[in-house]
Amino acid sequence: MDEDKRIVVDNLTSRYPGTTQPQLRGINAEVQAGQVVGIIGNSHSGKSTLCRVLAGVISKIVSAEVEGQWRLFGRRVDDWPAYNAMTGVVLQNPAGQLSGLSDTVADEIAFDLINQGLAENLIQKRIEKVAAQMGLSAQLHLHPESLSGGQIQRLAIATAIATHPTVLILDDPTSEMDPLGRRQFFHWLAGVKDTTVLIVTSEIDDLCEIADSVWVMHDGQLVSKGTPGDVFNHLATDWQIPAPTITQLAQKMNWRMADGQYPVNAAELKEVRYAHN
Ligand SMILES: Nc1ncnc2c1ncn2[C@@H]1O[C@H](COP(=O)(O)OP(=O)(O)OP(=O)(O)O)[C@@H](O)[C@H]1O
Repeated sequence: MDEDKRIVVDNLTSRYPGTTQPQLRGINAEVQAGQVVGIIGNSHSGKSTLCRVLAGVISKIVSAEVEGQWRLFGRRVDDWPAYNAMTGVVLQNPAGQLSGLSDTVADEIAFDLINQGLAENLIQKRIEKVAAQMGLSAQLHLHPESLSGGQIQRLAIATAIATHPTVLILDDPTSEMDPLGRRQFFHWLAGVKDTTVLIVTSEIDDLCEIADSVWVMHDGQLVSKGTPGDVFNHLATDWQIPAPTITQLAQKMNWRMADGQYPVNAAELKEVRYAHN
C-alpha cells in the first residue's frame, strides 16, 4: 500500500473540561504533503485549539474531550513517540516552550537533537544552519532568557525545524517580531520544501504571498477553505476578516483577473495591472 502523505482531519470535535459547548465543531480537512496552510479567524474562533489537538498537546498535556479522527501522514496520536517525532511545534507563548535547562541559544537548539542521538558534528551543522535561517547566528552564545520576544519566537522556530519535522505547526509565530523579522520569516517560509506547514497568523498580506491554501475558523467551525484567491474573494461579513491590502485596492479600482476574481497577492496584482494597461 502507498504511504499516506496527507494530513487528514475527520469530523473533529473538542471540548475543554468545565465548558458546555465544544470549542471545535466537526472539522473536516485534508492537506497534501509539502503544502503551506494558513489558519485564520477571529479571536476565540478555535485556531489555537485546533493546533493543540493536531500537535498532540490536547490531550497529552492539556486535557479536553476529543471526538473524531485525525492522522498526520498516516500516524495517529496514540502512536505518540512516532507522532511526536514527526511534528515540529511552536505554540503561543514560545517562552514557555524553552527547556529552561540551556545556558545558550545553541544548547537550546541542540536539546532535541541530542535526545535524537545525532552525532556531535551533525548537531553543530544543524545548529549553524537553522540559526542562520532564523537570523540568530549572532545570538548563539547568548542565554535564551536574554533574547527579545521576537528572538524567542525565532529560537522556538529554529528548535522546531532543527529536527527536520515532516509537519510544522506554528501558532501565531510572528506575533512579537518586528516588521523586518516578520518579512524575513515569511521569506524563509516561502522557500520551505519537504515540510507540510500549518500556520495560524493574522498577517494576511504575508500569508497570501506564500500559502497554498487558507482555512477560516469561525465559532469553532472550519467555515471556508481553499486557495487564498478563492477564500478572500468569498469572505462572509460575519467572519469579520479583512481582505488583503492588495484585494482592497483592486476592489476600489475594480481590477479583476480573467476569472473575475480580485487579486490577493503581488503576482496577481501585476497580472491585472498588465491587463488594464
Ligand atoms: N484551557 C481552556 N479551557 C477552557 N476554555 C478554553 C481553554 N483554552 C481556550 N479556551 C476557549 O476556547 C475557545 C477557543 O479558543 P482558542 O484559543 O482556540 O481560539 P483562537 O482562535 O486561537 O483565539 P486567539 O486568536 O485569541 O488566540 C475560546 O472561547 C477560549 O476561551
